[in-house]
Amino acid sequence: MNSPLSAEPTAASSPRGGVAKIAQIAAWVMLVVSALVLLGWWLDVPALTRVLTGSTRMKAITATTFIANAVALLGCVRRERIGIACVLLNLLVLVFGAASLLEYTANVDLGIDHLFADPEAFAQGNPPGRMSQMTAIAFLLLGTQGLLVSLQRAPRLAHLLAGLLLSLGAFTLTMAGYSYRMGVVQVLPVSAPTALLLIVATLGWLVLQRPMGIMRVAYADSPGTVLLRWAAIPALLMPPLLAIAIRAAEHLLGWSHAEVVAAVGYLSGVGACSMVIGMAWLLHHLDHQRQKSERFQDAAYTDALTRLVNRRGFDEAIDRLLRGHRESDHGFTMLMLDLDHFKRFNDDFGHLAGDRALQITGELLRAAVRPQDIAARFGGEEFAVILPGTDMLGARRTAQRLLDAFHAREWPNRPVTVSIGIANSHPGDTSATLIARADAALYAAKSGGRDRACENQVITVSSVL
Ligand SMILES: Nc1nc2c(ncn2[C@@H]2O[C@H](COP(=O)(O)OP(=O)(O)OP(=O)(O)O)[C@@H](O)[C@H]2O)c(=O)[nH]1
Repeated sequence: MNSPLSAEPTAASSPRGGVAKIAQIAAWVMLVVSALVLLGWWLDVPALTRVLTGSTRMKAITATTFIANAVALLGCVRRERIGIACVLLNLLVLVFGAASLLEYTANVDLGIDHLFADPEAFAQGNPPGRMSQMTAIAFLLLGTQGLLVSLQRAPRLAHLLAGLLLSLGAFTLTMAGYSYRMGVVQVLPVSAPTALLLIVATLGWLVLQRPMGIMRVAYADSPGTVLLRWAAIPALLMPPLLAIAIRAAEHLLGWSHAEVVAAVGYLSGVGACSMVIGMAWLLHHLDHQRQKSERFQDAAYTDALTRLVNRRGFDEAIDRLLRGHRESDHGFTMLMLDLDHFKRFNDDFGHLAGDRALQITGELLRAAVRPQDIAARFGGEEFAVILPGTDMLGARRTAQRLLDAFHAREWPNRPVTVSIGIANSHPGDTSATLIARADAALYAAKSGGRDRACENQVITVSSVL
């Protein structure tokens, strides 16, 4: 296992490009928003401390804790340099959360928030500058998530914490949406900008986690991955956005409670329906792409004249089968075929007649082999047939069947015959050595008088069978 604090970046410890970018963006969003909030407290500009919502101000201590978390996140992306600092900053987030919670529960004053006096909160009965209880709990969870990710420990727990934090953030934003312009600050578990930054921070840490369970889909190369990347965030943000839209309509149009409830139900349905349509479109698009690439693949591996597998397909098939033979001792045989006196055929009847003879050869080969066999045009008037899982006896029978088929065929101009060389694979073979043996056998068949099959030595199939 890699040490989380090790100086050497490894595949596990150095986040991949895209993932690192997302984490960095999340960290910078946290830094900028938190810096604005601190500036707002320092310069006494309340608008800056509210950032996004009309009534709730983010506490200065909360902004400070987010800054610690953001720097830890940036450090985690570049963990090879500041691994220890990253762990310590996450501990600081934990400590801020725990100390604030202790101040509430044990009713003690640890002085953690004294630097950040908050008269407005004081007026509402809250201790000056202290983050809310729920914010303190959220930082306990966030600090623990960051710590676990930094140390690469307990990934299940880290995922669970991420789920809790995302739920808290989305729920709070939904509530913020419904309480928009209502001044019901106390209803929110955490302030709206805090909820938004919690979502951003959690996602930042989440992408750095080793994917597991259902999260593996996010990193796979599949339609599900595309779907997850495009749909997850909109789905998470749909309830709060819906809430804000409805609340705004209620204020602008003066809707009754019944109309609001009807609008919530209807728009939820529209949202779900849009998601389904989006998914259907995506799947349709991906299927279309797949079909196009399959057609392209087909064209790339098919000989245009004979519709047999072309040389490229043959080479790849033979390499694959030779690998299989080496790894699991599944042998195979191959036939190398060459039309006899084809130059004369071309000279006598023309090139087009020659092409037609090659096409008929393609038909004969396709008809004579099993579905798992590979019949290919090797080049010019040379063909090859690969017979997986077939021994020499089976190969001889196939060769004889082919010779018979050439004899039985009614050829347009004059009968065409073929010579065949047979070779079987050995575990140490390369495609070159196997083809060389089949070629040698073919040469033997040619020099033995043509219209026959030989296997490595000059032995006619008719005499073997
Ligand atoms: N019509 C046609 N002819 C082709 C094609 N590819 C190769 N040929 C011809 O096939 C002939 C092969 O001739 P050779 O290699 O001399 O062999 P052969 O005349 O068949 O004699 P043996 O193989 O010794 O029986 C040449 O005339 C090539 O032009 C093709 O796509 N179409």
